[in-house]
Amino acid sequence: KEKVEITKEQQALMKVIADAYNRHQIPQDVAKKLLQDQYSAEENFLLLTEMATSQVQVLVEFTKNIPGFLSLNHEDQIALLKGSAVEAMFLRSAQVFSKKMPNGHNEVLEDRIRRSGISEEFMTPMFNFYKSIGVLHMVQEEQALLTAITILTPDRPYVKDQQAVERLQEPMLDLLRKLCVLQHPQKPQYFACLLGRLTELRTLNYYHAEMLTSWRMNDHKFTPLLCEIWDVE
Ligand SMILES: O=C(c1ccccc1)c1ccc(-c2nc3ccccc3n2[C@H](C(=O)NC2CCCCC2)C2CCCCC2)cc1
Repeated sequence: KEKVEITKEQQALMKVIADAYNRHQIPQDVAKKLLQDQYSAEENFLLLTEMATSQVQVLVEFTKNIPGFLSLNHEDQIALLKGSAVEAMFLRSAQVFSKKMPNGHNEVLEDRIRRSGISEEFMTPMFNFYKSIGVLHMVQEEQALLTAITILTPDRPYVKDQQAVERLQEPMLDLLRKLCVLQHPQKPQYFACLLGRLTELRTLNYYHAEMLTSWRMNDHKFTPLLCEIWDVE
């Protein structure tokens, strides 16, 4: 039975990532707003673009705190952010969705999202992902590491020095693996499960532009930042 030990430097890395993640939290008010009223597709789309725009800004701040990220080639820094922003947005949405709320609120939230304006065909893959994240009951540290690992994916489009990104991602993967063994001793497959979610995220990323333009409304307006990040308009 391998004795899993978190080293001193891994503890320091965990603290840096977890603190950065907690400091850069999106206000959970999107769920509160959605529970308050039923909005039109246009209002929901505006809410989405506002939330997503501020989430991208939060993501950039979080990323700047990942040790070594700012020493990467500058074009590669942009390529990593651009390549992971949609996945990070879905990861964050899944965490908002999975938060236990007073009885009945989770069902109301799901219903509001189902009727928000997203086209039917994307509901199933999106909610499948949210539920597969929810059942994992990730702790904050795992969420923070998983977000950092998603950002530090070496094979994003246009990344030139993939080895440099791998060298940053590996210690995160090793730390997450140890954390999973320590946090979920009764689930030996838990770490593999988390990585499987990253594969599911990539499929959502794959058709994100189609998901956006198929919102049941015409004239989808985006902020300049989202045009950049979401490859639309
Ligand atoms: O179509 C979508 C899309 C967007 C970008 C790229 C590809 C697809 C697309 C469609 C819904 C959700 C989505 N899944 C959610 C799960 C739980 C709670 C809210 C959620 N949302 C949206 C949201 O605001 N997400 C925030 C969450 C914080 C971080 C930034 C994003 C609202 C927007 C108001 C209407 C209802 C859903 C997330 C995404």
